[in-house]
Amino acid sequence: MTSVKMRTDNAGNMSSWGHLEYPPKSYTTMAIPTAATTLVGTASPVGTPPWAKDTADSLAVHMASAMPTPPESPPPGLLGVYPSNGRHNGLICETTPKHGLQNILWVSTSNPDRYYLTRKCCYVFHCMSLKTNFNYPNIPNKLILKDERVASALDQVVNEEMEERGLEVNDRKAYQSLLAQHTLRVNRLLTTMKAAISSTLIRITGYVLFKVFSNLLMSITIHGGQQEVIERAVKRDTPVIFVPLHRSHVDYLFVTWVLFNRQIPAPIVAAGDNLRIPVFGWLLRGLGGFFIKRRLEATKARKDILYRSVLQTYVTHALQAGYNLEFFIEGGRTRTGKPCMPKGGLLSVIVDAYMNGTLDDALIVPIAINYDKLLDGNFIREQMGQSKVPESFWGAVRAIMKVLSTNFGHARIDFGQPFSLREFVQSSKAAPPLLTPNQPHCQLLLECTPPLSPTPLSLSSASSSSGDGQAATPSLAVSSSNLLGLGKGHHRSLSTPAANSHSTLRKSLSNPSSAIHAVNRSNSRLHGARSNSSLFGTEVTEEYRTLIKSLASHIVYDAERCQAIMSSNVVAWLLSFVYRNGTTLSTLTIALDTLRDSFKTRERDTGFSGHSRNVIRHGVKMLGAGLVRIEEIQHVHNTQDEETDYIVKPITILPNVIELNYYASSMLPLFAVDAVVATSLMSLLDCDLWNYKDCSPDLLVNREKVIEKAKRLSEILQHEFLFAPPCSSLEAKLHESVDNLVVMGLLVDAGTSGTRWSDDSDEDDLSFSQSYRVAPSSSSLEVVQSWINMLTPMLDAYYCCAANLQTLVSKQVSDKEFLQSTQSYITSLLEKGTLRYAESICIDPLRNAVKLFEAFSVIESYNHSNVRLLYLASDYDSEQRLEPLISELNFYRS
Ligand SMILES: O=P(O)(O)OC[C@H](O)CO
Repeated sequence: MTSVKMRTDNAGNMSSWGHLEYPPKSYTTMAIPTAATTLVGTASPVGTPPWAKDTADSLAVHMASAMPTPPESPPPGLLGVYPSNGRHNGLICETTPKHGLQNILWVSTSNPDRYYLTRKCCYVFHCMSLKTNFNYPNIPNKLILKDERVASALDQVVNEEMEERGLEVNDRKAYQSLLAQHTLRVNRLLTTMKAAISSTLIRITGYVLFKVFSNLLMSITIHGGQQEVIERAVKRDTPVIFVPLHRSHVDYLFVTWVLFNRQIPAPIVAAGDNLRIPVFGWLLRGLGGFFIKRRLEATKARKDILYRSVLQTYVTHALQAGYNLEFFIEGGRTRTGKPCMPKGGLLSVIVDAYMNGTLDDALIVPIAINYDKLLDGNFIREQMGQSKVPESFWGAVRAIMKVLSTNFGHARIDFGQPFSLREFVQSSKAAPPLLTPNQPHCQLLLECTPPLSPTPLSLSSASSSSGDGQAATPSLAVSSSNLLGLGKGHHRSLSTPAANSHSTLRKSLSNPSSAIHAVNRSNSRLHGARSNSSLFGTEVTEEYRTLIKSLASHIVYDAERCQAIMSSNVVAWLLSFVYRNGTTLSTLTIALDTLRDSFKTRERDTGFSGHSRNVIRHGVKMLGAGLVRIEEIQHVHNTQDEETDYIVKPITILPNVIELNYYASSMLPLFAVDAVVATSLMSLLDCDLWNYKDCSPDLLVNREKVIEKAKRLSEILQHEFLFAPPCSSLEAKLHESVDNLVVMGLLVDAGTSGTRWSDDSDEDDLSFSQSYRVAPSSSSLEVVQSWINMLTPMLDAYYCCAANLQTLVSKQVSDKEFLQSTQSYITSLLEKGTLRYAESICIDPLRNAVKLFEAFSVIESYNHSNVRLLYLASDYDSEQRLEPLISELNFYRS
């Protein structure tokens, strides 16, 4: 018996995303809490998915994604991802992409059939067999204290204090006494900062993690080829800088653990000092963690130059001593599910070390880690505007106890292509800047090293280069003997003058002063005088700032492109932006089939495989009953088979919808450019295209107008997305997206139209621009509508924030108060049904809107007693003057 019919459009066609129902009818049925206080807490579970007990399905997904996958022929469009001209620094060879995925939890048991003990205690045997006893040298405090950078910072701090206290400049006694005090502080800073890696602890933790992760996770998947590339990279005499995107505290363990499994020395890992809690802090330190202040910005009235010099000196000495480094470029974990805008702090330490010759080069490896389900819980509290609960020993213990019996599905780690810092900097210097008006992030675009494709190897073409010397630029030519024959040990033995200085330093660790002088002498030979573009010096040039920004954006952009999409991401995305009112499992299955094609075209890997129906079921299970409601329906005739079908509905009330939005948002960067173009197009048309579905309305649109509006929208959303890497043009990407709308059939060529621009000159300037007729079909509208829906909560938040600026007219309020009042305003609009998406209330986009208004010079701010006060700039300090901004933001919502 059939109780649910497949939905089709009027023409009986299946939609592009499966079967869609447009326009969405019942957004207003969301239950909106009446007061902010009721918004926090989790809605009670509404029932366990009927298939939750059905482990076979989960297992199917598990088996499919955990099994090492045989090499597949690359999807169309992927050929040439790794160009065959050898531009991979020789790290990738023909066989690299062919390795397939591996589940790290599956370890080799040498005699699986014969020895019970070997099978039963496979993790013990595996961990015992791994080589972990690398040399992790201590970086002595004395060495850091004698560094000229720290010495000069000490001198500056002491002199400033003497001046503040009104002491005589030549009062040697006072100078010495203050110097002793600050030297003590440097020692204290180092004691709390430095890592203390222990091989034994790494081995024991490696084993414990096998036991814990194999209980919590169904698989931890990584591409064999990526591991091979990393193995090659670390064999070079160049520090490797691992830069993962930050989703979870578990990220701290993942990279070191993966490296442990490949017998690669642990890197030192920058951790926020909020993690320096009893026991866990000690453990982290033993695994390579070194603790840094969360903010390297101003402390008290001035910058803490002493702290900065100590941090920079420690990091550079550690790199010289042979350590690799890992740090999280976003600072904290993402609260939205999309990557955060990068912070330049630690990256500038590395670039600075390169600029002043302390570091000859470094290989930067962007990394993306993704989870079916976060082990850390969710960020609902913080997104609702409440402050973060600080980390504590008991908090950590409670969190661990809580997760121990939960199934967190699959985790996936992807290493992007390593690239050379030196090549990046050199090509940045060499290239003329590409200036694009309104380009977000990069007013000055830098031509970067070409081979930075971060496409995961599991998706890459088998036609990749052998990397044996056909490099495009001389600096990229690396012989295979260099790759495999050198650097067998952990320590680096570079051959350049700077490299020699590194070896000298390493050899002289026991004699710090001679070592540092040797380095300084060598550096002068290499680079002449020290560059004055030091982060810690007084002169930080605009060019330097742009370089850091460009490099940071590149890393985040590349890492994001590496990130595999998990089943929970697709289910949350489909339920949030396509089937907000719920749909059947079979419809979701068809929609996922189509989405998977789209992932292939966009060269994006997935953290799942197998039949789409099983993937959806697994994703729903991972999201859990708090986010997705399941209702069983009778039967649906699916050709000859009778199958039980289900209605799958997202829970769109606060606060649950915030967590759903987190999982959906992982997919936002993938469609961000298309979403911006689609939103701009629809705003320009200013009519409901659904009314013209499958007709030929007389609607014309001008390409340049769409591009212009899309550029402006990209600028508005500059704190939300990295639309294009710094070395490429956003405008080109926007044009590409318009072309796609033409291919999709939504836009039909209507010839060119000329516009005559008259100016003061005698000659008129006639410019031609492509025009299009809009031809909406249900399939194209469905796709475009889902992209527009993606941006709606964000644009609503920006609009509300702009509207709430009126409360600032002629007064100043703290940023916290302003954000709270904006959230209350959003709550009132949600209650009235004026806003469709409850997740518009999230604090992150509101903060970004405030940043944007500051960048647009609409608001200004200053700090008073540790409180940031916001006020309107004089040009905007009235309701009337704010009107254009509010209308502009409203334009994109209509
Ligand atoms: O996401 P946060 O702000 O808790 O910070 C996570 C960092 O790894 C702490 O060092």
